[in-house]
Amino acid sequence: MPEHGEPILLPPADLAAATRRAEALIPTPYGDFRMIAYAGDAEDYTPHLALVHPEMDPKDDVIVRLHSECITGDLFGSKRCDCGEQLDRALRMVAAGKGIVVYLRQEGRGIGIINKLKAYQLQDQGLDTIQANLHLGLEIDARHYGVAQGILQDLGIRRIQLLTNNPLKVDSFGEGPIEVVRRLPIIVSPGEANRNYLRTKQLDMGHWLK
Ligand SMILES: Nc1nc2c(ncn2[C@@H]2O[C@H](COP(=O)(O)OP(=O)(O)OP(=O)(O)O)[C@@H](O)[C@H]2O)c(=O)[nH]1
Repeated sequence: MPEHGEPILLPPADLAAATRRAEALIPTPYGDFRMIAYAGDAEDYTPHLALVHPEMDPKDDVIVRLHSECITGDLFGSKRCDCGEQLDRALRMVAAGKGIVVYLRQEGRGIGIINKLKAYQLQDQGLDTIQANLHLGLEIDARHYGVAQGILQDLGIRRIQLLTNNPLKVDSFGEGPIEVVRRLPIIVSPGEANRNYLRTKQLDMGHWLK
C-alpha cells in the first residue's frame, strides 16, 4: 500500500496519477464524512474526492460507491438522468454502512459538461444518449476507474461491496488488488424525463436495471 502523500500507481489506462492533497471533516445531512482530495497536480481545481465515513474500517468488506460527476444531476437535481437520486441514495447507504463515496471528476461519462450539454441538445432532436456521443465524434463512455482503485488502495482497502448497476465498473477491478466481493444495486424509479435514458442504459449499455 502506498504511504499517504506518495503518488499512487495506476493501471495503464489512467494517465494521471493521483496523490492525496488535503483533507478535512465535512458535516452533512447524511452525517460526518472525512473529505480527502486526490489530484496529480497540487493546484488541480477538480480533484477526485473521497468521502470517507469516520468509522470506516479498511479491514471490512467496505461499501463503496464510485460516482462520476454529474453537475446537472448531482448539483441541480436534473431529472434527465438518475445521477442526483443515486448520489443521495449512495450517501445514505454509505453513511449507514460506514463506507465511502469516491466522487470521480469524469463529468458526462468523461466527455465534460460542454459536450454533455451538446449531447443533450442532440437528444432533444431524437438521438439517444449513445447516438448523441457518437454523433459528436466522442466515445460512448470515456471513463477510467484505475484512479479509484488507487484511492481505495491509499485508504488501505482490499475488499469492497460495490454500489452500482454498471457492469463496466465491476469489470474495471479485474484481477487488480481490490476485490469486489459483492455488488449492491442502486436503482432509481424512472420518471418522465429520464425514462428513455434509463431504457438505453438497460438495453444498449447492459446496466442491471431489473
Ligand atoms: N455523455 C452523457 N453523459 C451523461 C448523460 N446522462 C448522464 N451522464 C453522465 O453519466 C455519468 C453517470 O455516472 P454514474 O452514476 O457514476 O455511473 P453509471 O454509469 O450511471 O453507473 P451506476 O454505477 O450504475 O450509477 C455521469 O458522469 C453523468 O454526468 C448523457 O445523456 N450523456
